[in-house]
Formats: sequence, structure tokens, C-alpha cells
Amino acid sequence: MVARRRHARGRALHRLPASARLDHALTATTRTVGLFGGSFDPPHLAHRALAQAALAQLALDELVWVPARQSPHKADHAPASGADRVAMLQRMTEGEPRFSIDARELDRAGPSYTVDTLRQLHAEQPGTRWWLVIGQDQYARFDTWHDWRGILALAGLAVAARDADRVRAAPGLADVPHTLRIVEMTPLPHSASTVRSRAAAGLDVTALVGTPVARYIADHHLYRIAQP
Ligand SMILES: Nc1ncnc2c1ncn2[C@@H]1O[C@H](COP(=O)(O)OP(=O)(O)OP(=O)(O)O)[C@@H](O)[C@H]1O
Ligand SMILES: O=C(O)c1ccc[n+]([C@@H]2O[C@H](COP(=O)([O-])O)[C@@H](O)[C@H]2O)c1
Repeated sequence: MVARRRHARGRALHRLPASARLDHALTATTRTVGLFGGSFDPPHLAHRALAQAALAQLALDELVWVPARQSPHKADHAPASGADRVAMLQRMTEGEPRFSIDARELDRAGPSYTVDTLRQLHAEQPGTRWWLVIGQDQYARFDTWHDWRGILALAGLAVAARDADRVRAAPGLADVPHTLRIVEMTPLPHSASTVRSRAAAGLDVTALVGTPVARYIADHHLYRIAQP
């Protein structure tokens, strides 16, 4: 714990806005849950690495994977069906009992706004402390999310670096107090778009998604046609 704090301060804190309060105080009595939303089209091994790092570093009781029906920033992207993405998530989350999958966004029409999901979860589980688990690419544009200030009132942000990017807040967050934890993980170059384009080209994707998901993609002929 001490080593991690020192690491966070030395490597990343000086680059963060003063409004980003690094949070280390987890109470023993509150249930602490991570919300990990994504298109997961398909889920890949960097998603799993991020989820595992968040579980460990935030001492989560549970991490809920929430596949989006339609990510608000990907309106032009027609993802694989919700059923296929849930089936792949089941394979990706195998073996970790603290992982769960919540498919509520798949049943909600329109863009999958995270604030709506968090409001529902807060109402259902009033005693739970929530962390929204996101990659750096999302933190960098978090001020474009629907009612992002509302999200900050409902959850802390747990942010992982992605590729060579360092953790940097979106400009709009500079003067807005928010609770931040940096999730330390070895940066991984995986992306779902790479998986889709490799699959469309008939290339093996096992190294990016693992054997069970790669087998599912092949057996169900997913991503045969190239798309963004
Ligand atoms: N390689 C990665 N390292 C860290 N975080 C990641 C990585 N890939 C995805 N994430 C994070 O996981 C969440 C869900 O991502 P998503 O399902 O959109 O996958 P993606 O690989 O970014 O997809 P696409 O390539 O289609 O944009 C986002 O918060 C994203 O920042
Ligand atoms: O609520 C928003 O406005 C919003 C804007 C962008 C992304 N999100 C959520 O962030 C998660 C990752 O999105 P994406 O585009 O990387 O798949 C997914 O759960 C989206 O619903 C949410």
C-alpha cells in the first residue's frame, strides 16, 4: 500500500489537476463495488487485466461488467448482439467469483448513459460505494459524457493508463473536485477494434482475447465483415 502511494505520487500525481483528490480511505463497513462499462465488442485480455487490477487495488467486493447497448460516443458502430457479447463476457470473467455481469443497459432503449445506470444501482443498493472503472481514453474526454458532474457525485473514478498514455484528466475536470484512484497496470495495446479487424481478415485472435472467447468468435462467425 505504502509503495503504491509513493508510486502514484512520484509518477502521476503531479500531472493531475488539483481537483482530483487521490483517494486511499476505504472503510471496512461499506460494500465497495466497481462498475466496468464497455461495448465489449468483444471483451479482450486488457479488459480482464484492468478488471483484475481494479479488484485488487481498490479492494473491491465485486466488479460488475456492464455491456452497453450503444456507447454514446459510438453511435455509428453496430456492435455484435447483446447475447453474443454477454456470452463472450461469461467466458472472459470465468474463474473470478467477484466478477459479475449486469445486462441492464442491453434492455434500455437509446444510448447507454452511465449516469442512468449509476442512479439505478444507487437506488437498488443504497449502502454501496461505487467506483467507475475506465481507461485513460475515457478519462481524457470524461467532460463530454452525459451529466458527467452527476456521475462524479455517484462514483469515484478508477482510471488505468492505456498504451503509452499517462493518466490525465479531461480539461473540464480541472476545477471540479472528484475522487480519483489510478489503477496501476502494465499498459497493454489490446483494443476491440484490432480484434474485429484481425477476425475480419481471418487472422487468429487468441493472443488478444484468450482461447474461450477466440473459440466463441470462430464458432459464431463473428466479425467476418470489416467494420470500425
Ligand atoms: N488496452 C486497454 N487498456 C486499458 N483500458 C482499456 C483498454 N482497452 C479498453 N480499455 C477500457 O475498457 C473500457 C471498455 O472499452 P471498450 O469495450 O470500448 O473496448 P475498446 O478496446 O476501447 O474498444 P474499441 O477498440 O472498439 O474502441 C473503456 O473504459 C476503455 O478505456
Ligand atoms: O454516459 C456517457 O455519456 C458515456 C459516454 C461515453 C462512454 N460511456 C460508457 O463508457 C463505457 C466505455 O465506452 P466505450 O465507448 O469505450 O465502449 C461504456 O459503458 C459506455 O456506455 C458513457
